[in-house]
Amino acid sequence: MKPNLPPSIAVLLVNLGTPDAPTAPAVRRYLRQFLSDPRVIEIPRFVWAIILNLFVLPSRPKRVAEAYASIWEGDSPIRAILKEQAHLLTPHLEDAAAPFRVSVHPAMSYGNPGIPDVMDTLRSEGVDHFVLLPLFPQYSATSTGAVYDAVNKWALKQRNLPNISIVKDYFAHPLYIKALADSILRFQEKHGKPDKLMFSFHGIPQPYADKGDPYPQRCKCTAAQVAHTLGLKEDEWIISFQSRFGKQEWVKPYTDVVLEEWGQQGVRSVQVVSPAFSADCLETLEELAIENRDNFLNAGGQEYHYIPALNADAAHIELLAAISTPLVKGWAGTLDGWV
Ligand SMILES: C=CC1=C(C)c2cc3[nH]c(cc4nc(cc5[nH]c(cc1n2)c(C)c5CCC(=O)O)C(CCC(=O)O)=C4C)c(C)c3C=C
Ligand SMILES: [Fe+2]
Ligand SMILES: [Fe+2]
Repeated sequence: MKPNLPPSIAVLLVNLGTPDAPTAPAVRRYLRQFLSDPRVIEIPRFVWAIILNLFVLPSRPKRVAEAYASIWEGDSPIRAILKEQAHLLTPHLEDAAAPFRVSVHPAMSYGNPGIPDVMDTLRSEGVDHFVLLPLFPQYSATSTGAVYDAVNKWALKQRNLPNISIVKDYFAHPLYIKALADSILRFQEKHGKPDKLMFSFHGIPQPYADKGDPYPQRCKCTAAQVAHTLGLKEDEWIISFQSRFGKQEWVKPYTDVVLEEWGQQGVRSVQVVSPAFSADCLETLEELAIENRDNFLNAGGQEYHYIPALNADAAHIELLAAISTPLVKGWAGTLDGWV
């Protein structure tokens, strides 16, 4: 006898997270959850709890909330874009799941919609097969690793476990490289070719890389493949890392430092693309498009452009479909016999 609920498949598109509102209390709640994750901050728990509660959470949320307010458009861009990506991906997967149902949902490691809440809701609606696609093209323990943790933590509480698959990353996927290269070319059709193209990735602390986090190598591979696809010469592009947090050394070179040096050295025009971000967010719309623009222009640069993330581009959705289709098909295959 078959249980009454028809089984269905859910794909979760997962991004990092964001506050519920651009206010200091909402940012404080979000930062407390995010920065309490031992995947993100590796300082011993007791010491970090003191620093977090005495120094970070009393002061940082006000400043960061102002930055969020400057980019907020009815919602946080990263969440609005994630919802759109999920909506656009759905029709691409229907054939792969047939004759079973498939749905695509936004989920976030921190803030809302949170991974465990989304999985609870879907489970109660009869989902027995999950595909999680973290939208971090380059694996890092600090980003993708935290998604695995959230799923494992949720799974510990389940008696009747569902099927689960998680995509580790896709830093060299041909459709990813092509989508990036095409988005750069499209941008340059309008704005011309700059003196320098900068691939600015979100950074991680250098000791994390020293202990084996493969993220910087993956970033270098992505950037080199895109530069090769574009036929760029060695001195026409650079890879750099942004968004430092705290006092320790982060992976280098630093985006803000390079831009300042370029401005001083007489580099006239720069375009910055940020392939680690699959959606525009605080770190691109504020830090790259505003803060770092000022760094470059104030140091003597003439022209600065930020090239938007892949967001809801058709080529991006096709890439996400290409990655998730075989996994959805695989789960649909295990359901043979239901119909
Ligand atoms: C030690 C601290 C941090 C690590 C390690 C880190 C890794 C990391 N982060 C992203 C993606 C995003 N980070 C974003 C914001 C953000 N990141 C940190 C700190 C670390 N990130 C902080 C404290 C913040 C919040 C803003 C601030 O207080 O400065 C965002 C933006 C989210 C949004 O709401 O728009 C993204 C996206 C990756 C991919 C990554 C490791 C590779
Ligand atoms: Fe971050
Ligand atoms: Fe930042």
